[in-house]
Amino acid sequence: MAQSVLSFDPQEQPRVRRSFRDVEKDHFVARQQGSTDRTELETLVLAWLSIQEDLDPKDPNSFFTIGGYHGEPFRGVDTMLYATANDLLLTKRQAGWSNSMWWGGYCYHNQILFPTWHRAYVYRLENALRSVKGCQDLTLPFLDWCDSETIESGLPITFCQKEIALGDGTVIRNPLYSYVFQAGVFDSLGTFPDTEYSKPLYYETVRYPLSGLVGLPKTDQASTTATYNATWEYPTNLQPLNDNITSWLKLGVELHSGKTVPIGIAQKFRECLDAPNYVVFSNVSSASQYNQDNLQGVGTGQGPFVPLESPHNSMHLAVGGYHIPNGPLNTNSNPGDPVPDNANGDMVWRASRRLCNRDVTDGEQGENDTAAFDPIFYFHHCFVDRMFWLWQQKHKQTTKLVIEAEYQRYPGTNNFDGQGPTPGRPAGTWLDLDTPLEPFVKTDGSSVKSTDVADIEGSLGYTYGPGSFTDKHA
Ligand SMILES: N[C@@H](CC1=CC(=O)C(=O)C=C1)C(=O)O
Repeated sequence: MAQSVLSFDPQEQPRVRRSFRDVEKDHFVARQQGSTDRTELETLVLAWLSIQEDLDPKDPNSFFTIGGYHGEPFRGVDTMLYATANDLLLTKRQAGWSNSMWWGGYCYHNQILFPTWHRAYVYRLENALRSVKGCQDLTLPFLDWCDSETIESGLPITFCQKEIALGDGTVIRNPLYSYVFQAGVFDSLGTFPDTEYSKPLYYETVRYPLSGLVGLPKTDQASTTATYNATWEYPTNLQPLNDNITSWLKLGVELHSGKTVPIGIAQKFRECLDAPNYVVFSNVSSASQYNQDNLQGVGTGQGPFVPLESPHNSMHLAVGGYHIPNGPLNTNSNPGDPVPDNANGDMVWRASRRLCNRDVTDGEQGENDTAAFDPIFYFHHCFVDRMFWLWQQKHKQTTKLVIEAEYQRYPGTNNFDGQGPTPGRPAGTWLDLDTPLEPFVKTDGSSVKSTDVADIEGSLGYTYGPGSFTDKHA
């Protein structure tokens, strides 16, 4: 079992994780004023470049190592079948290797540990950035999906540039635009079509509308993908990406009265703050059950409740390559939609294979297996973590999370719910706030648990600055 040391760094005054746009604006203002001093944005970018390129992929702080905890490279669990004590009949590798009931990464989805595991994960990445020389005070900014600029125009510009010019005149590869794999990862999850999510050494991550499918070596998938991607020469790929993001964020339904009711991601993020308890707030499985149990019929005036995980999922899909078709629900005409009906269209637009009516291009963000290898993952999850903190503040659970007795055996509280058990955990394990959040351990070697990460200000030493749903960009 891998272990990753998470050092808790409580501060007298918690460090502030700021909105990415604010950090970016400070940078541009400094440049306009002719300053050549290193800005906060530059420190951040240099730290990212360092963990992506300077460190050996086996280094505990390397981006490859940390990115690999979420999904691929999958770890198997060996189940030994003995005939007698000394007679090994069979070693069966289960988790993530050949059985789709298991999950070979450490992350939790569709389960109550979704918010806390990802909190520890983002903190681990931030620790790594801070370990870079000269970067010990940095914080990871959050990508505020719900500020008005993002809703109207998409990503902050820094995520859209292949290169960045520093104040001292040097131009560097932008480590927030993509990651170039320092080692290959193999998708060993046997079920079709997932085996395609292998990535070779030097593969560079992509976002919508580009395709990331290169994993089937015996077909010409990589060359089909390359041919398709070539139709979106940089920077022509960026407008469709931002159009896709804003469409997902703003989606609305027009009523007969002419009024448009927002049902997009921005609205869902807002609504998740109303989830009545931690279990419902934390994940999709529990919320679905709760809504079924409590919304028998119309007119209750409440709910359905939205779990944080739900808009979080949609944002992954928006960046990773699912686009909203121009159906009746979409009042935006989604102008950037590519319709690449190329000879092997099936490789790229795989709606039927997803058993849903969305098209998909398979950028890394859309797929749990690979999402954490795109740097944008951590800025997105920093925002998700901020939403978690805002929910904790609203529901008075900032120092301690509560799972009421009646929800302790609810859907989402067993590791067989949702994506299945993580490596090394027996199937059917009940989850609670004391379940180890593997692979994270404290400096004394003990497991990190949800209870340890509940209080970000008191225990972890950070807090969140202004952004949507608080005093600014509300
Ligand atoms: N699998 C999720 C989307 C998604 C969630 C993630 O947490 C992730 O890492 C990547 C993708 C869905 O289909 O809705």
